Amino acid sequence: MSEDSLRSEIVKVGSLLYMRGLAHGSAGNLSVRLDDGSILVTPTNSSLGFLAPEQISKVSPAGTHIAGDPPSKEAFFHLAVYEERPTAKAIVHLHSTHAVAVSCLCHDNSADVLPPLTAYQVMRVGRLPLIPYYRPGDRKLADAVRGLAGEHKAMLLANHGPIVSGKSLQDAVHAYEELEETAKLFFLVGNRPVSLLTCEAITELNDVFPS
Ligand SMILES: O=C(CO)COP(=O)(O)O
Ligand SMILES: [Zn+2]
Repeated sequence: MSEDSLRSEIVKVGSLLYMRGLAHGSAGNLSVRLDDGSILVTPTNSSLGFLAPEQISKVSPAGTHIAGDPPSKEAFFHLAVYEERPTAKAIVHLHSTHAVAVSCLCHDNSADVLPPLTAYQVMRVGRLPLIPYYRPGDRKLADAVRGLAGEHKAMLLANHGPIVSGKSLQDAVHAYEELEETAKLFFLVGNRPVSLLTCEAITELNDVFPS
């Protein structure tokens, strides 16, 4: 895809996420990786619902602002994910309500903070580790993300929200939506006895649908 069509796709996807209530205010950011390793990322303090293609920021792999409006303050964690995941071509980071609620809970096992409820959760999201709290835009947040990104398509920032990568923007959006729906289910089932997917079922899903 050309840079122009990727800029248009970011605008379209941002608007869709905003209309669906997954993005609100000026929270969240989207990015895609171009063939030369630079990234297109949404501008800082912009509403994902009202972007224009020429506004989208372009940032070098080293983090230098090349074009467009000033980039998201989280561009550095986007770059960290791309460095650690060569197959990742796009990233979605939002503050959607149910996923953020999970990020605010105390968790016994920070290596995986959602129980395996459904097949699509396992197929699209996988294990979801919790990254300790850092202020938005803190370079320490990018370092913490770098430490887990190689092994995880999705990560949850404590008291903040998820970061989800994908082979394309559409793939990352599908995984993000699956994560938000899983978080919603998690609260919906609450303290009732839950029948979780077995280890065998998870292994089979990972074999048949490798990510
Ligand atoms: O989600 C956000 C911070 O984590 C939004 O920040 P930006 O507006 O700088 O992209
Ligand atoms: Zn954020």
